[in-house]
Amino acid sequence: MENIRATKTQEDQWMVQNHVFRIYDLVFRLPPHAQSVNFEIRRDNHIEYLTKSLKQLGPNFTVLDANRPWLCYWIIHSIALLGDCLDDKLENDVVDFLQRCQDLNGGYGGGPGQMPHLATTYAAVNTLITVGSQRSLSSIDRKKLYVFLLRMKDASGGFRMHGGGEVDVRACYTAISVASVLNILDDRLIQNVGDYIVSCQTYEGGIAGEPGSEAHGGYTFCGLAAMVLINEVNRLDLPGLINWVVFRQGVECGFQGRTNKLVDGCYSFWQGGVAAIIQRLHLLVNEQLGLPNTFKYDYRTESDNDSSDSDGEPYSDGAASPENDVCQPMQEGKSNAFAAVGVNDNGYKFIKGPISMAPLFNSMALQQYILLCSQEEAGFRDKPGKRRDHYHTCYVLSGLSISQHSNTKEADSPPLPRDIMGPYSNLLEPLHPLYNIVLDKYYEAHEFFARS
Ligand SMILES: CC(C)=CCC/C(C)=C/CC/C(C)=C/COP(=O)(O)OP(=O)(O)O
Ligand SMILES: [Zn+2]
Repeated sequence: MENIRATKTQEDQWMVQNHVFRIYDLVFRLPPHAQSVNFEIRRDNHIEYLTKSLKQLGPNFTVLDANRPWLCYWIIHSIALLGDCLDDKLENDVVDFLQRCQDLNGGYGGGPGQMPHLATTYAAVNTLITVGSQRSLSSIDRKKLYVFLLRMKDASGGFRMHGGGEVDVRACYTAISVASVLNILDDRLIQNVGDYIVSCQTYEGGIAGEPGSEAHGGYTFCGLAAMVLINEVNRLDLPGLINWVVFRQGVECGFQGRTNKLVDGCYSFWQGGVAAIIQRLHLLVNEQLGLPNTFKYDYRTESDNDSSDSDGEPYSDGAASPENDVCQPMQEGKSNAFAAVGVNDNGYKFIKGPISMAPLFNSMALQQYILLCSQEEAGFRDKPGKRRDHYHTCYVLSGLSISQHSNTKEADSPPLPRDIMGPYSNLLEPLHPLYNIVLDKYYEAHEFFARS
């Protein structure tokens, strides 16, 4: 059995490598006039595939019985990244359907009448924010959701995925992300969750799902994003984490999820997201490395003519010591969980802060993997030889957005054409890397939930 598995894995690896070598030949070995590689994103095809899929499901979104809010999120977030939206009827159907998934005692289940679960709660909340209308945002019962989150809190500080379910880093992230974006995060929810996540960072530098398990990109994203949202990210070994994540980009140009495994398009987001978050943590990284906080990570080499900003500064750190920077080191002690004043705004402060570190991965190479190996005629896949699906379409597009925007200094400024693989019309909407929500939709929700 082991042998059969090993052989299958090798076959997969050869298939991807052959594909990549063919691309390499096409791109680098042929004279420029003979290069005919099409790096264009098949935007219209993707939108048609996604919209049709959503319509075909009907008003009950009947497929993947316990995962229906996920399906809504994967499809609707993908459409938003591609710069499109749903028609009014479909939007209303989605809001009505998720309303039926909302439990009477708070939280969302995988379908109407199913027990509430943190993962489907995260998917439902992110979907409703992406839909974004008044009707959609006000359909979330935040008071009951808060009570549900408290019910999921475990004595270890971590969270359970559902009543009687497993405690893991996914549960910590989904609980904290939802509470933060809905402006209901408080000290009770935060208490000791940082201890739990810290206990999951492994000797490799990445974060595992549970203490003692193997570091993995999915859980590393969850652990890191949650630590930023609760303002305790300085408790992680950041140089160790950087060391781990930079080695996860393979020769095929895509990311793998863990050591010695194959690359897969969905890690473009899970690992690319980790890299994007770390790009905003330079003050803490400096501190942990014993470097002065004036130390700058320049984006480009001095020989690069375009290396300066409009004010002539080579990607200088315009905010070396902002007063209440969410990425500032904590003053004393290990945990500031009981000083969580304004902790709800950490996601906002984070995205408004400058990006003062160069990308930690080769963003052009990742875009190549995505456009040439993951992209199908319509939809995206893990790797050549695999079939497209909505999960991969969502996370590959999220990773593509992250790589396209990884060289910009501020979340709201557009990237330069040279940072986009293929035509500039490939550009996707930017996203908030802590929540994986399209940025404009996040800003609208932030304003809405600050008021209500
Ligand atoms: C917000 C949320 C719910 C996040 C989930 C994060 C996530 C993707 C976790 C990954 C789980 C995992 C161990 C996959 C390994 O699968 P595998 O062994 O098939 O894949 P691999 O060979 O690539 O490791
Ligand atoms: Zn995958």
